[in-house]
Amino acid sequence: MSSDQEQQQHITAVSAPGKVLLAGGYLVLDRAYTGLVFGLSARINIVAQEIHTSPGVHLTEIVVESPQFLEAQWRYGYHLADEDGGIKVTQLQIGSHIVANPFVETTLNYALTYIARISKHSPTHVVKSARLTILADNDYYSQPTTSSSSSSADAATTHSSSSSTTPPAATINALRGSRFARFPVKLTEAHKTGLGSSAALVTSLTAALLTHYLDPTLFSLSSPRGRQVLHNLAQAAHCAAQGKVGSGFDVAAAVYGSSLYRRFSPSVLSSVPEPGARGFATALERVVSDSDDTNKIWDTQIEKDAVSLPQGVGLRMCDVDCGSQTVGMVKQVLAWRAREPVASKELWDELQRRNEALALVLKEGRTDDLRGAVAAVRELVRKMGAASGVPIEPESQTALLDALEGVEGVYGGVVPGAGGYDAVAVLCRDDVETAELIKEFVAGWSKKVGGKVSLLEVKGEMKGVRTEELGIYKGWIQ
Ligand SMILES: Nc1ncnc2c1ncn2[C@@H]1O[C@H](COP(=O)(O)OP(=O)(O)O)[C@@H](O)[C@H]1O
Ligand SMILES: C[C@@](O)(CCOP(=O)(O)OP(=O)(O)O)CC(=O)O
Repeated sequence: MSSDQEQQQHITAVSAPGKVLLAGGYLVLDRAYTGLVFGLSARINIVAQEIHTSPGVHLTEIVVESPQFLEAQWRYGYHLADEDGGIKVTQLQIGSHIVANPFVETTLNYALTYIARISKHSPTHVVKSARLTILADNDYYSQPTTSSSSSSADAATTHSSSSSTTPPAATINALRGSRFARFPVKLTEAHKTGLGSSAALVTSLTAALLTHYLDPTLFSLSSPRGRQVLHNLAQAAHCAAQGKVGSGFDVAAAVYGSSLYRRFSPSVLSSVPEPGARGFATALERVVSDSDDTNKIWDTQIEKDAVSLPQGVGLRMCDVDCGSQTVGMVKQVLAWRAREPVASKELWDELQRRNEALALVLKEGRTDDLRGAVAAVRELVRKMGAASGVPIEPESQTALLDALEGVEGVYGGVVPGAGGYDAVAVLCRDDVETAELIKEFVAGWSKKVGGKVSLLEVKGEMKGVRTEELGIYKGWIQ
């Protein structure tokens, strides 16, 4: 597509990174503590473009699609709700069935309401028909066991998808080994690797909508104010779609990239009613703009300067597929805190000190101290697990992490986020030789203990949300 065409058709693209919480799992749910979060090189991209309807047709339709998956298209009409309820979208049926995507739908309700509210034009004038194409980097989902590129290409030739941007077979062949794989399954059947797809999706979709619909004088991704508005809006939408208030570190990483994160008070979002309910639009604008007369509403702290990786050190992730998963881990840890307030506070205070010490070792580039700093954190994480009865660093992960330390070039690793059986994060020399040694090691480990451990391509990265050149989406956008 020529740049003239791009201009005429008004196409914009943005991406937001996934996350890994290297230290501070559970603690970060409480404002008294912080989390050490890294953005990842795996991004969720959104390409936004106008849809031209035939002259005389006034139907407004927002089409969101994920052409990497089968039957992944969601179409919405919208109306302006009474009593200041904002813009409410309604999913339109395609074919005989309707599959909801709550994260997409909630993001549209939140972002379009805010856009209509701050735009100088009437909502029907500003919110025109648009197509939003989602492209997720491959590491968000486990690849099919056969060669990913060929199986995805075959799938594209044998299945028909309702997605209108599904590339034809010839184009798919050209996409072999490309950045965005085509998965031969529906999104609901895809196996997630836990990099925070919903937070990156909500953030990049919000950023794409704001950039697409608003004049640059009202919203710009490149300004600190723009990123603050994006953060507030994406946090509000993500919390609503999730149906619970997590710490929000994943949305913060999607917007700002790697940082030391202190969460917002849960009360910040409690004043916002449901989309469509009376007063939603005013309450949302107030909370997103962060203006309550003279007081600021948000008390989030995001310190970019406190976090970095030493020169030559990389942060890598291993996907661990060894069986059992634990539900309700957060609930159980918080129940232990309530049960044993004194002992748990003592442990968390000391763990916070060790997490901060690890952040400092990384920032100051003291690679010789890394192993000790990681070991100190892990010791207390295991203690928290034992005290709360939650497998935060289960024995199988302890064995894997200890053995990984024996691999040349590995400084140490942890169970990230809430912990459990699904993943490990590894700090290691950032070179091809070390990656090869880790791959070899985890292949041997998988054989030895059963299950499947694999090194993902993804790496820790400092940068948050950004605009993208359209060239990287060749073959995927019309
Ligand atoms: N590529 C995608 N296209 C469309 N929606 C997506 C995509 N990836 C994730 N989502 C949305 O995010 C949800 C997954 O969120 P969640 O279960 O919280 O996982 P995660 O831990 O990765 O954030 C999906 O059900 C879907 O609504
Ligand atoms: C327990 C936590 O502090 C960290 C959870 O981190 P994960 O990275 O495990 O999270 P999910 O992607 O939601 O599965 C909860 C929180 O901070 O919201």
